[in-house]
Amino acid sequence: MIEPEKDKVIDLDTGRTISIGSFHESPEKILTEILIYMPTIGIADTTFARYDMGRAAIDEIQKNVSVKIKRVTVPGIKDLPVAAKKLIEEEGCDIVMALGMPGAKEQDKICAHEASQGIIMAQLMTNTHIIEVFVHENEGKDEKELAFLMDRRTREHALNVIKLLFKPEKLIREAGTGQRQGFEDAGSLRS
Ligand SMILES: Cc1nc2c(=O)[nH]c(=O)nc-2n(C[C@H](O)[C@H](O)[C@H](O)CO)c1C
Repeated sequence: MIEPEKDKVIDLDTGRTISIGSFHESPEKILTEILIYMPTIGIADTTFARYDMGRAAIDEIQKNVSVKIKRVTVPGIKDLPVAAKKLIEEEGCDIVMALGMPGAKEQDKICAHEASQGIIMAQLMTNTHIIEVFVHENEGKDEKELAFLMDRRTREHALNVIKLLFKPEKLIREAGTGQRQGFEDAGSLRS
């Protein structure tokens, strides 16, 4: 049984709140979203980054699954924790990707550490995964490799987000296999 509450409905069987945008949307769209529960993935990225990580994430997600996507772009990585928390609490996101590029300077690394702590705090406050995807500017040996890494790490974590949402058993099968996002996987240890 479904009961409307502002721009959300509550499935009384499961107790889950389903965000359906607004009742100003077409009745067909609302009905589709009520009948087929479509999860929402939040994408938070930054203008500081030198590659459009948000676009790469959305492209990878849309190539693989049918979901709702809410995107927000903030100036820098320290703005990601609250952006992600708002995506979860105000936009009904089931999981969020926090995408950013810490610069190469010492103050950027401190900034990245602070941003990570904020992201962890936001996860604990909301009890929701926020998958942090950071690529440090000096991880690539040149601009071409940096762009490659930012694209690939983002896409591989987008696939992890899909697994967390839809196929968590796939992650269990990958346990201990030394997965890395971006460069080559490290692989399992031989005993
Ligand atoms: C020092 C610094 N370094 C970075 C960085 O390496 N990467 C990044 O995305 N943003 C950086 N910022 C900006 C902050 O994250 C933030 O946007 C501002 O402090 C405004 O809240 C700052 C201030």
